[in-house]
Amino acid sequence: MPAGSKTDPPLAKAKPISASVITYLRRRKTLRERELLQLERGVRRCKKLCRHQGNLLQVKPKNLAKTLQKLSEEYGPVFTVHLGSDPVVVLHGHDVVKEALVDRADEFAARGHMPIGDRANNGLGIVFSNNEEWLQVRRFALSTLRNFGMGKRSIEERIQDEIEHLLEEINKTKRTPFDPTFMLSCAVSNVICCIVFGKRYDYKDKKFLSLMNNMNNIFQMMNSHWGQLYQMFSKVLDYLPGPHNNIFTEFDALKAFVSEEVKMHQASLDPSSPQDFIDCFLNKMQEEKEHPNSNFHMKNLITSAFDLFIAGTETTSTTVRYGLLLLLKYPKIQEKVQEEIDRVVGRSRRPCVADRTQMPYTDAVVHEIQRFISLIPLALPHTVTKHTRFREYVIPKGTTIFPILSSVLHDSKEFPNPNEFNPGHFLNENGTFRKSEFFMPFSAGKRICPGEGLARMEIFLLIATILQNFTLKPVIDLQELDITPTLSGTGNVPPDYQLCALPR
Ligand code: HEM
Repeated sequence: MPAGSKTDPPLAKAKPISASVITYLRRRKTLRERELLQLERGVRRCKKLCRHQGNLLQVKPKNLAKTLQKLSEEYGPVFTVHLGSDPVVVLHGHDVVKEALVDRADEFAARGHMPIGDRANNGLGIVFSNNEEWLQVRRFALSTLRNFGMGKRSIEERIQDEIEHLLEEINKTKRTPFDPTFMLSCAVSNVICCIVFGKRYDYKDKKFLSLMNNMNNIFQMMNSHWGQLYQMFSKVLDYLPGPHNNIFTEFDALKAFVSEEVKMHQASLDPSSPQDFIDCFLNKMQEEKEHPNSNFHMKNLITSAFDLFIAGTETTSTTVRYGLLLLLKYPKIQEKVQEEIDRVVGRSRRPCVADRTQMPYTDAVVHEIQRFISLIPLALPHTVTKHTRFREYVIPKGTTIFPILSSVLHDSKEFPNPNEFNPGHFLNENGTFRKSEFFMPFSAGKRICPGEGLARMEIFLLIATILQNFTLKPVIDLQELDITPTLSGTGNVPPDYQLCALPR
């Protein structure tokens, strides 16, 4: 039995795509009339392709996760929505997400259809690949990341050194308001750059700043209305002009940079002493050069390095940027973290990972930031590679599956008042740290984020060291400080803000 029949919410309520999308775009005046007419023509073609008109009106692009939550209240923890022409099976709540991703990890490990990622990566790399290609390159990336110190003391020292540079930059603001976006991106990116490219870049390096800008734009665009329309109607939009194409220009700029780095590495490689991820991959290519079907080839090197560069920068830096905004909004919480830092670490040395176990309040705050912001609310799409019975349904092979991470992170059974920012969600009554198996911002199972260890180390050290050295103050009235995401699609984008950093 196909999942469609039993799990579909009623499609009859949805208005035709053409009317709704075109009226919406016309009202927002984002396209010229000529482009709109082209789009109308394209949508007419798409309607022929689509089996259904889709649940576009029920699924509001402004907050996809919230809309899916409403649908789950009506249709239960497993249901189907049609985003554009594709049916998507939604898994909502801890129990079904865990059952699929962890208990049945092998069956639910494959990456589902994601038009932006599929077009950018062409099935290569780590994030959007599948089968043996994915398994081999992911394993290789994980072991190389470990060899270069992820989860070990050496990477901790690298992060601490990088934070020194960040503190210098913050000091230069001399108590005046600043937007922390690029500083944080540079600091976080430099850590993954050391692992992948073997070097760090100056915060004033124009090329580096422009790459940070490319990444920031990608995250914004992916979660914009255009990005989401592209996810639903790529078959049509691929043939049309419009802002959705800009995202691929940004990707191209990043790929060109990575290709350039790879060329330089090829020229200077000493196989007996690989310095970074690229060197190790080049060695592996050499090792497998006699295998005609090897997955270790130039295009896969560029795409994997590109995946690590993007995934290792934007996610962690956005988390810290959102975290600082929350600490501005809740000055009492900021104060309590500072008290704990002063008590456990003091001011004469830098915080280190070993301090974490002695700092349950700070640890709880860091967890609560990740829980509250739910940075990647829908995870990335998964799929099943054969017809799969799941609870009382059969999910047909190839169906896109969204395991809704935000439904786990905001589950009121585990976190009372889940929409409240409250570090108490991760504290026992006696003030010790409370672990929760609902803490899944990095997803779970076979596709779990391979950068989890690195990201958690970075977030803790960045927040603890910044607060050890500065008190953060908002530049507008606390009441007006908005903490709701400006865009919420596959990622939650925090609002732009400025802050003042007062040296302590
Ligand atoms: C706060 C920071 C981060 C968050 C919240 C995060 C979250 C995620 C999530 C939700 C996924 C999708 C998992 C799934 O498909 O079910 C993912 C995948 C991935 N992440 Fe992260 N991530 C973070 C940092 C990093 C870092 C620092 C790196 C690089 C070292 C990284 C590299 C990757 C890669 C390569 C994948 C694809 C894994 C695969 O498909 O097998 N991430 N991440």
